[in-house]
Amino acid sequence: MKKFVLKKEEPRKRPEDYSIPYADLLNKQQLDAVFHEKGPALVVAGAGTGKTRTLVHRVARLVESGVKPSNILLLTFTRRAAKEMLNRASNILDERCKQVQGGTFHFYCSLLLHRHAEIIGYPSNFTIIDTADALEVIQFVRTELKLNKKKKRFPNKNTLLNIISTCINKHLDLRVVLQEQYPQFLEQEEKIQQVGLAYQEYKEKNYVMDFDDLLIKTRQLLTQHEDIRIKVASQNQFVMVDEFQDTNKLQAELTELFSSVHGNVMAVGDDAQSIYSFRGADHQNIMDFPERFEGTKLIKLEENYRSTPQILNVANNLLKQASFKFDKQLYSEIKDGELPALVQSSSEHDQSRFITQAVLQLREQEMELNEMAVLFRNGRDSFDLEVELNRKNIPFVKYGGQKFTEAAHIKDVLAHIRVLVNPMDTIAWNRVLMLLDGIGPKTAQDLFEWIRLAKNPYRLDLSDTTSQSYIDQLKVLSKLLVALKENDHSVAKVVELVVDYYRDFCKDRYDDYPKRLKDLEAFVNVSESFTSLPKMLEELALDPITATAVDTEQKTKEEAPLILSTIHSAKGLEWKHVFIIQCLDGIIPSAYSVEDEEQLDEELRLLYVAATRAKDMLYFSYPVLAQSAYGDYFTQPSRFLKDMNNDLVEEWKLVEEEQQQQIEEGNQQQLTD
Ligand SMILES: Nc1ncnc2c1ncn2[C@@H]1O[C@H](COP(=O)(O)OP(=O)(O)OP(=O)(O)O)[C@@H](O)[C@H]1O
Repeated sequence: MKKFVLKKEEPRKRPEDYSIPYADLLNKQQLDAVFHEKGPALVVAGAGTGKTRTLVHRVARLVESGVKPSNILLLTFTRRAAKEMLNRASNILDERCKQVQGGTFHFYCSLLLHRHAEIIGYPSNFTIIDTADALEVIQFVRTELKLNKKKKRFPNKNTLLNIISTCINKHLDLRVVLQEQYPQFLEQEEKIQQVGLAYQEYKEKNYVMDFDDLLIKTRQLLTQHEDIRIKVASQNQFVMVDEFQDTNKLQAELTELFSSVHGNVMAVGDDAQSIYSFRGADHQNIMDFPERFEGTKLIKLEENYRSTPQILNVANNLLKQASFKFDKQLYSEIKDGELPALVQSSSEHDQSRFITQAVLQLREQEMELNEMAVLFRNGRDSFDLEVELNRKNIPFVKYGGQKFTEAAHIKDVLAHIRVLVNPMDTIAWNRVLMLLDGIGPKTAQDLFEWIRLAKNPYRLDLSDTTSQSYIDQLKVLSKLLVALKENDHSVAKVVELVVDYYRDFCKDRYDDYPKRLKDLEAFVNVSESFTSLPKMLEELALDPITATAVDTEQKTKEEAPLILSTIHSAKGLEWKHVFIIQCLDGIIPSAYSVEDEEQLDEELRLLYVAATRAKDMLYFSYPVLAQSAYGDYFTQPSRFLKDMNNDLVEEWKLVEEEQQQQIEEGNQQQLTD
């Protein structure tokens, strides 16, 4: 027999061994990160220094070197970010990159939990509840425990949920959270504990999980079941976590568990951009990373490729004002641009006129609308501007406003689908039943007791708690649910049938029903992209569609719109011209943060994030007069802008056309005199 000796294939180690010219596309430090092989690594980087670009190329590089895409896990802050990164990696390499496991921590945890639900005592059809649902449950258990009528002041449902969630996300005892944040409720510690336990029991009994549960139960699953941890972590040969500064303690722990077999974990982050501490994020996670992961290789990215030096000077000035100092100075080789503008207007409305007219002027100079963005601290800060943009027919989308799926009418429709998927979901049943005339919380509760034990929970007309006043309506509802359960309709068909049923309720309940009915039609269209009802519920809970996303989907053929965004939702994005409006003391920094040094620093970082989104030109704008119910009052510009001298920003004055004409005529007159 003849032998043919197969040569050992050398692993590709150097950039030259690959088809993508990495060395031409990346700087030395970025290359180090992209070609980092085994063990933990931490990429600490400033704004615009190419973190996203590095992660995208690392995904492509790993896939190109032969790692199976499903063995790579990319965790990002939003699902949109993961999708975009994997699309970009596919564009530079090939479609295989789309098979990489990508998404948020919550999304990945949900995936693992659905796969292994039975082990932790849940059925695989458990539902995920959003904050509004969680608040309803808290209110319910609070009433059950008769804590709503206490003489002494007791925290309201929002505060209770906040306290419970802070304990979980920051990994703190209730006593510590109360001492630090709510000392006025220390006396009520025991009762608050009771609410926490009752809330937990309620969720377990009804097979629902809130966002925090997704993280906690995953930790429980992986720490208590060694075999599952090994299985999960074996699959994750390479783990990458973006925006590590905005992860919380629990997420840091999960990162460790997910990568515990191979130990190949790369975290990427910028401590100066940490803006989510109010949700329990802890930028200390970045500093602690080398301790948590022994042998961490530290890579620093320092050159900014996004903004002009003038914009970076302003960003550096902002960082200098922080009381917790940063060892960071951004620089760029980009050619000089204009000084950022500090625009003072007489009123909020004049500010809106300025933005609208500046945007129109830029559009006339051939700049696309979606290359410009208007950023603000709170969703409501853009209301006046939205009216003005509408008046001038300038299309825009808004990021960070109310979520489409959080609107009451959409939640009503979704509740019907939730009971189809999980008949134990009381919160959804309550919504469904209380739509019917004559059914209040008590009857809904009685009906639910029946549902819990019924052979077919959808045959509500057979329940013994029916009364003449609503029996006919129950029959219609039962008919719908039974038919939907028995037929194998597509997701869109189910949504359409529920919407048909719901239309009259919508008309009865809401004066603005025409707009809401349009939303419902749009929702039927959106639902076409889902393959199953549970998948749709999971995706919508974890990645709610924004209100405007639905509008824009219908308008895709028209001009790409101007971007309006809260600063929180502008994370990771960039535009040529960025206008930051309402730069006022009391707004940024917010009035609630001025007493607390740490919170004040977070507000400063927020302005830093906003400023570093700009590539070519940055505008800070503020009105000197604000309106309130009690009349107009003088404002103070943001304290963060006070130190900016003429070397850093240029002051812009808004002048009315007639005024300008008068000035010009005056000058003309003087010349002729
Ligand atoms: N080596 C490079 N050569 C050319 N352009 C680069 C390089 N690195 C990054 N860029 C460009 O700089 C810009 C900022 O990069 P990227 O968005 O990856 O930064 P980032 O660190 O993720 O920013 P941020 O954290 O502020 O959102 C992008 O337009 C990117 O294409």
